[in-house]
Amino acid sequence: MSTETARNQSGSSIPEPAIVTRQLAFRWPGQTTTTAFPDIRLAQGEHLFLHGPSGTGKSTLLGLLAGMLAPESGTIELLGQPVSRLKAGTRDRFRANHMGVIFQQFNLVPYLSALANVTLPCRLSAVRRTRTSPDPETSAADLLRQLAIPDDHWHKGVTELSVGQQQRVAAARALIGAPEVILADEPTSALDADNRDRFLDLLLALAEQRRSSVVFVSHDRALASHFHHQQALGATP
Ligand SMILES: Nc1ncnc2c1ncn2[C@@H]1O[C@H](COP(=O)(O)OP(=O)(O)OP(=O)(O)O)[C@@H](O)[C@H]1O
Repeated sequence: MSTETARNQSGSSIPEPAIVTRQLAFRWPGQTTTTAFPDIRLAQGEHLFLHGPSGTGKSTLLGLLAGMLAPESGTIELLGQPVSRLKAGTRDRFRANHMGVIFQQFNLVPYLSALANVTLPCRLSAVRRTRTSPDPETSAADLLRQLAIPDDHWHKGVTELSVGQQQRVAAARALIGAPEVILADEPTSALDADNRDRFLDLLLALAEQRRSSVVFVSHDRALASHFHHQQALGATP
């Protein structure tokens, strides 16, 4: 059944899947081998756990989904858009409007406060801004409160926050303005098991409230039970 034209029996349209990849392959400059990735199909509002040992291409696959890397072959559709075929500028705008990304090292802006880091996507995207209620500052404060960042930390520079707090600021930045797709690259690796589980449950609950789809990569298979779906990369069965 074509996803573009899919209709249920009552005739109402079925939402596009959030993510569909087909026969994706990528080769880094200087590498002799090409990595082939399993096909992904993820419905809106659902979450997928991608796992595999170090070096199997988890971060590379997220880079492809984020449109920061271009596949050697294969296609990526996000929300029905063939993002792997869009021009760079259009792809950047798509990412700003529809994606939240949590990097391994969080990539927060060091000279901005925690609050200003969280509202940043709304300064870069009118789509994200109009989805905040009533405004980006209030939404950011709500998220920081839900993610247990004490309010006397909101106006501090992010470098003054603990690693766990920086990770939650990065999550708030990804969630603000309810992007349809959230990509997370092993943001729990610095946490102990209790804090890791608490963070994951909170992230997924906040994403579900917003009907955001989440792709989360990690080498740690113990996290799989938190997710609707899981898929292995590399040699892992
Ligand atoms: N910037 C780069 N330039 C060249 N090769 C790269 C680059 N980044 C990654 N690679 C190579 O691509 C392969 C996959 O790396 P990637 O970081 O995607 O794996 P990973 O599964 O995320 O690993 P880890 O769990 O250690 O983070 C590795 O062989 C790596 O050396």
